[in-house]
Amino acid sequence: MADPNVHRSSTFAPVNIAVIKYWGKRDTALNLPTNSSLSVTLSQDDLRTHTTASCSPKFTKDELVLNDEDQDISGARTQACLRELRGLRKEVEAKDGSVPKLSGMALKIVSENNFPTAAGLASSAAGFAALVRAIADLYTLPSSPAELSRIARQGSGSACRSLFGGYVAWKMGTEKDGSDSAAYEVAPASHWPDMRALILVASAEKKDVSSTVGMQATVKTSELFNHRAEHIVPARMTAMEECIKDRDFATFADLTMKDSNNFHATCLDTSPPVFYMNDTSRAAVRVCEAINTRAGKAICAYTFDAGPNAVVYYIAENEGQVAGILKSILGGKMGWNSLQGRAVQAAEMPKGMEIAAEMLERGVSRIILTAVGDGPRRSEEHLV
Ligand SMILES: Nc1ncnc2c1ncn2[C@@H]1O[C@H](COP(=O)(O)OP(=O)(O)OP(=O)(O)O)[C@@H](O)[C@H]1O
Ligand SMILES: C[C@@](O)(CCOP(=O)(O)OP(=O)(O)O)CC(=O)O
Repeated sequence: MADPNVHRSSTFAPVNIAVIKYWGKRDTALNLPTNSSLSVTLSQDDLRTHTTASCSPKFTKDELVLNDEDQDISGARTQACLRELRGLRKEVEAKDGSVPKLSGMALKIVSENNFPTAAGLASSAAGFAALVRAIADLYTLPSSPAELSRIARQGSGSACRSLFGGYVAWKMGTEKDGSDSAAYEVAPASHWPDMRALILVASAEKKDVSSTVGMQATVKTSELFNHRAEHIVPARMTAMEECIKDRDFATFADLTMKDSNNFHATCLDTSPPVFYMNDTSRAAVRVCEAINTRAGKAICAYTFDAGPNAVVYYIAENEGQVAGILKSILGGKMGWNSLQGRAVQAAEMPKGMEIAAEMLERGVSRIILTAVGDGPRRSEEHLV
């Protein structure tokens, strides 16, 4: 039976993959970005973090166990999240003397990612969103998802977008204290539910240059980066919000691919250069470009985070022409049955793609078929 002295709350939180990338901080302590960004939240049926936050007068120190391993939580980012959440709980306790004094108790947080951690699959985003949401629920905080996104942002910038489902923007804000740098919902998943994402996992290894380190090097050394932050991204944010509202996939795809390429160009323009894409990534770009050329319009969009994995967005009606062609190349890899049981039929590959296809076959270890999904979900399945 559960120990009545232990208070607990659990959450599932999703991953998000940006289509307008966050890259660069104007304040490293508060994780304030140099540009706004926009992402698609992916379905938790496929990729998710499950976190239980618990507290008890019997616990002696704060701890976080991730995938069965004790984590060091002394870092400033995790500490900032815990401090802010405890502060809000103190306000709840000050208003209502009858509620238990949870803010004074040590926390035990147990979390599991059902996908590789620190491998460019946005584990820090799902991880910090789940941590903040689970503690906020444990503390019964009245905070809105936008308020919680400001806290999660301090754990990892991209985490602020995982507090919402669907299509989510992170407004960079201008205030020095970060009070206006938070995420908001551009449109719920139900607005454009047929958005699909196929992830080509080119590497599940831990990457060499973390996002945090890579983006600071770019801010310091790339001139191209200033142009991106000041001119390119602001115009793209407006255009991207509009095409999401209009469900205009061709424009969505064009902006997504351009923004990924522009972000990776700033990585190349960094001294010394930072390489996240590899030969497998470039083969994925070639195959997607060939699919679009054959279709006569953009029916798929590739995007790459700080790693070689390709995320390919497309809409359900084009599944045959996008996922089908990729299946003709990668049919032997694991993961084709994950889209809620729907099978993808292999389709004929465009001509002239043989070399890129061979490269892709060699470099992709598995695929993940998924779709746009909703925001964090409370759960009664506890890990403590
Ligand atoms: N479930 C979790 N709970 C708390 N923290 C987590 C969780 N999952 C990951 N993290 C934190 O995020 C770190 C990994 O972040 P990192 O940015 O290196 O990789 P990533 O998020 O997988 O890749 P990317 O941000 O490039 O997509 C982990 O070392 C851990 O500190
Ligand atoms: C390329 C990206 O995925 C970078 C994500 O960076 P993080 O959010 O992992 O960085 P920190 O704020 O330092 O934790 C683009 C994006 O998700 O917008």
